Amino acid sequence: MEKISILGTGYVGLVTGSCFAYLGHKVICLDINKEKIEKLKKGEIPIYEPQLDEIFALDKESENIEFTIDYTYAIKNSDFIFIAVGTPSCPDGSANLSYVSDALKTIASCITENDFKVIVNKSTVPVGTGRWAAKLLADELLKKGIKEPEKHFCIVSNPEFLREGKAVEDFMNPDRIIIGSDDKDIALKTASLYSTLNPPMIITNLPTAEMIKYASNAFLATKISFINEMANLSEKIGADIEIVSKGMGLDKRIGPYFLKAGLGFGGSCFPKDVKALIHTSKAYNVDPSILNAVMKVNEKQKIKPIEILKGAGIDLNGVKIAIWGLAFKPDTDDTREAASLNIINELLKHNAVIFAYDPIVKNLPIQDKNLNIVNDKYEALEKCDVLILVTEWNEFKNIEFKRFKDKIVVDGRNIWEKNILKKYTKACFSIGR
Ligand SMILES: NC(=O)C1=CN([C@@H]2O[C@H](COP(=O)(O)OP(=O)(O)OC[C@H]3O[C@@H](n4cnc5c(N)ncnc54)[C@H](O)[C@@H]3O)[C@@H](O)[C@H]2O)C=CC1
Ligand SMILES: O=C(O)[C@H]1O[C@H](OP(=O)(O)OP(=O)(O)OC[C@H]2O[C@@H](n3ccc(=O)[nH]c3=O)[C@H](O)[C@@H]2O)[C@H](O)[C@@H](O)[C@@H]1O
Repeated sequence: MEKISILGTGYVGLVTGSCFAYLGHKVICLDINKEKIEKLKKGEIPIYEPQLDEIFALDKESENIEFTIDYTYAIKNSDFIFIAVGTPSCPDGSANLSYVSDALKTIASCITENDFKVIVNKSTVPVGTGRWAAKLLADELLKKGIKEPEKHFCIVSNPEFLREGKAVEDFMNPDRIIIGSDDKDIALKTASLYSTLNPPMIITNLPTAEMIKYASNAFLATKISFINEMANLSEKIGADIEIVSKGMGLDKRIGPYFLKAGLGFGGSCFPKDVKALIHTSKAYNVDPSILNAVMKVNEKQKIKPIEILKGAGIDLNGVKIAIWGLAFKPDTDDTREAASLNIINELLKHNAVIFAYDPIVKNLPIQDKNLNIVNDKYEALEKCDVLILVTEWNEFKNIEFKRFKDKIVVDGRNIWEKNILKKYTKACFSIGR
């Protein structure tokens, strides 16, 4: 069992740290956010992620996990240092590497002449970052007077593929583990951290590992924009996108996943990573025409309910609208790039009055006198004439349809049978059918 520290205790860092500790490794989770670490020390989990509480309780019992803000302590007491800090978008779409660079500089300040540390990057970073990181670290160590700095560390890329809401399940049952490094032995040693999971592995060089991550996310995003484009055509020509998706997905070469039409992709990763890949493509003079189209389709799709309501001749000025679901997808508290935000902003521009409900999300980054967040889905519904279903939380699936009487309902994720909606609503709309 190995000694590991994880820098950054967000969705990726905390899940990775907890799961490694569950696998028996000795883990130190570090964050620069004192409040987060204080909470974690007290046993409070700062994010909503199914199953994490169970793993976390077991880790506390086994004493395989500890939390700190002390870099020196974390680096001294670990052989593998995972970087899991954020890489948000810069205004030009490129990935902001300032948190990664800060982490690397602090690691360098803690490495001594007697050390050898494996530094594993789990954050999603542009192709070339691994080698850039090696240079940055070597320069920092040289500045400190450490000669032959490359003898004191090795950089590894180990991109993460977990989904929010299913993060623990994904970590424990990975489709694949990708390890990139310029040193094969170190790559194998890093791979062995996961050996009890017995996953398919690819050991490769740094840029290939980094590219696998971006290409995977961009391809999944492409599938979503593709199916949404097909949905927009289907509804015009009388086809049902749900059956179209099913029919396509039965072809093994296509596969059934990520063909769910709806209100596009949100979250902290697909939009940011597709934008970053567009930026990288341009930097290398490669025309990112597919990726540009993926983003363009997605931006329009997120506000599709507005287009639907306007198309039905509904004047949104002063209309009371219920929103069900604020998180970017079910089973998470994350609203980063959520379709709900685009829809609410657009509705507010039209002077609509909003009553929003989500099972977990109780705060939004938007404040407006016309935006009310309520604690009960039926309270939101009863106050309004129109309902927009934005996020397909399970609790919205089996509901009292009779309450839809006299309401106009837009099912943004096709969760309800169209015939049922027709029977119980004043008017109903869904996506691509
Ligand atoms: N959220 C997800 O589902 C996935 C995210 N990723 C990638 O993983 C990375 C992290 O994402 P999230 O966990 O969602 O981010 P997050 O924003 O939830 O957490 C990042 C954490 O890093 C901390 N931090 C910032 N600078 C630090 C430093 N110098 N030292 C130590 N801690 C520091 C922050 O305080 C924060 O707690 C990103 O690159 C993301 O693209 C990859 C796969 C899945
Ligand atoms: O790099 C990342 O951060 C992660 O990004 C996604 O995970 P996540 O953003 O948590 O969520 P997904 O389940 O992929 O959903 C993303 C968005 O696509 C939408 N989506 C997904 C699937 C689909 O068929 N249709 C669809 O509209 C969802 O509603 C959601 O808004 C990837 O699925 C993970 O493999 C990856 O690790």
